[in-house]
Amino acid sequence: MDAAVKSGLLSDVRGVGAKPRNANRRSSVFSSQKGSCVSMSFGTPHSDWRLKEMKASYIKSTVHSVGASTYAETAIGSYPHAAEEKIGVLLLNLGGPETLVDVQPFLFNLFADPDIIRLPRLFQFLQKPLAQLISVLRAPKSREGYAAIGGGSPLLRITNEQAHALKCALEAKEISANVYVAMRYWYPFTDEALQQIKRDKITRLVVLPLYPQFSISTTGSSIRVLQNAFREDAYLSRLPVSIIQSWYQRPGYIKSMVDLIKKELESFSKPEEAIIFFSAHGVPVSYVEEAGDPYKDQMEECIALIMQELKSRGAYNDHILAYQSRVGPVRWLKPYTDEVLVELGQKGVKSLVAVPVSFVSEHIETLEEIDMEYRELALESGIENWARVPALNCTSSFITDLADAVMEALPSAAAMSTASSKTEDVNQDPIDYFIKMFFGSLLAFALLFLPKLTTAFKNHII
Ligand SMILES: C=CC1=C(C)c2cc3[nH]c(cc4nc(cc5[nH]c(cc1n2)c(C)c5CCC(=O)O)C(CCC(=O)O)=C4C)c(C)c3C=C
Ligand SMILES: [Fe+2]
Repeated sequence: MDAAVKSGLLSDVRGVGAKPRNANRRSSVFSSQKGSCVSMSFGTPHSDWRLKEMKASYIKSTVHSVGASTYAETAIGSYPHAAEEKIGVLLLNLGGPETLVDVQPFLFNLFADPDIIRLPRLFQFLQKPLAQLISVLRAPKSREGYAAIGGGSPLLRITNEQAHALKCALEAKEISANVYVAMRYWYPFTDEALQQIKRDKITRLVVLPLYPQFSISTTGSSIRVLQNAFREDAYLSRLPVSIIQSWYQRPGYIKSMVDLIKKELESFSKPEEAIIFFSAHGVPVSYVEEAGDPYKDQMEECIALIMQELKSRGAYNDHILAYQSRVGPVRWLKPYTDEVLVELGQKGVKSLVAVPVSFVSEHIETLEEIDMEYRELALESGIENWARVPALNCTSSFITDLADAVMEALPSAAAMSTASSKTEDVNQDPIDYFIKMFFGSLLAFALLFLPKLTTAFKNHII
């Protein structure tokens, strides 16, 4: 289970019990196994992935491309014969609070992640006290946002729908698979999905993060949790696994994005005049410049591919890429979405179509930040015609492409290595934990009220 929950102590800190309050909704992690696929059609059937041996160079370059995972050579030999193969697909996502009460503990889980707040090794004991403090301070602003979109995140519902659609798309290609959902910061956590994978006796697993581009803070973080869980478990450490680390360059994804953009452009009276405004979730500059996060490069390549496809379909619009949703007093990737919108308005731009590009479901940052805050800012700045491209959600061409990605990844599944070191302190001594929390909180509090941070709070950046 996620470390924040596994350590029973943390339930006090997080303000909720480790036991789900809304067991029915959260157990919908497995709803993708329920329901029928009869009325759905997802492209041409594919007879047998094992016979086809799809070792396309695409898989080779993406499955092992970003240095977050290590693998031993395949241990397939120790698994049942292909005829008894039970395929699983594990979707990784961020998770979101289902109610306003969940917001603070959800934020705690997020800020307690060493891939979200990256502290120097010497200060890592401050991680949880800092997370507690920042989550409490951030919660009111965050809660306002979730209240504005109906009182909770739509992420679990949409991810479950995508899981079901993916299962059906695979079925249409004659691949029978169970599709599981593992959220990073809220229920259902990774451990829940892994327990079910074990109960279902899955013999081959494809891990598919629902982030097109790789970032240390998203896919990287989820994979780290997976690696820790796999290392500790005899069954899982021998399970052949294939991780699709990024898939932003897949032609099916690019085409699906272009379909949506073209459709939205048609809503303008002069489509050719609209600026295509790509808004991606930002990351701190230090991720890219110091930690080598490939996120910015992949994002830029992704935008170039989308624009190329748009041109090939006769759309020659101007475009721009900006980054949104910065948190805290550090430097984030620039240009910032809000600043660019104001500049464009001042330059006389009248028509703009916003394209959320780092995430494939509607969520708080599309529904509240873009549709409410940025729309209002754009209109105030002089932009008269505003539209926003919807998230891909369950768009059938997109889901079909995810199914293709899964099929292509299946042959390269290999057992995960047990060699690398563990990064989360899961089994902690309670006294040691209390001392660290107490003194850590004091230190974190002192740090937080340094002038730089106070200014950030005053400016409502946090
Ligand atoms: C590619 C997508 C994302 C990246 C990169 C990312 C990095 C990142 N995020 C935060 C802080 C917050 N993120 C929050 C919500 C949130 N983040 C993403 C995606 C990425 N984050 C999504 C899809 C969501 C929304 C989930 C939902 O409930 O709908 C939040 C909470 C909301 C808020 O208060 O704004 C925070 C905080 C950091 C610090 C970071 C990189 C270091
Ligand atoms: Fe985020």
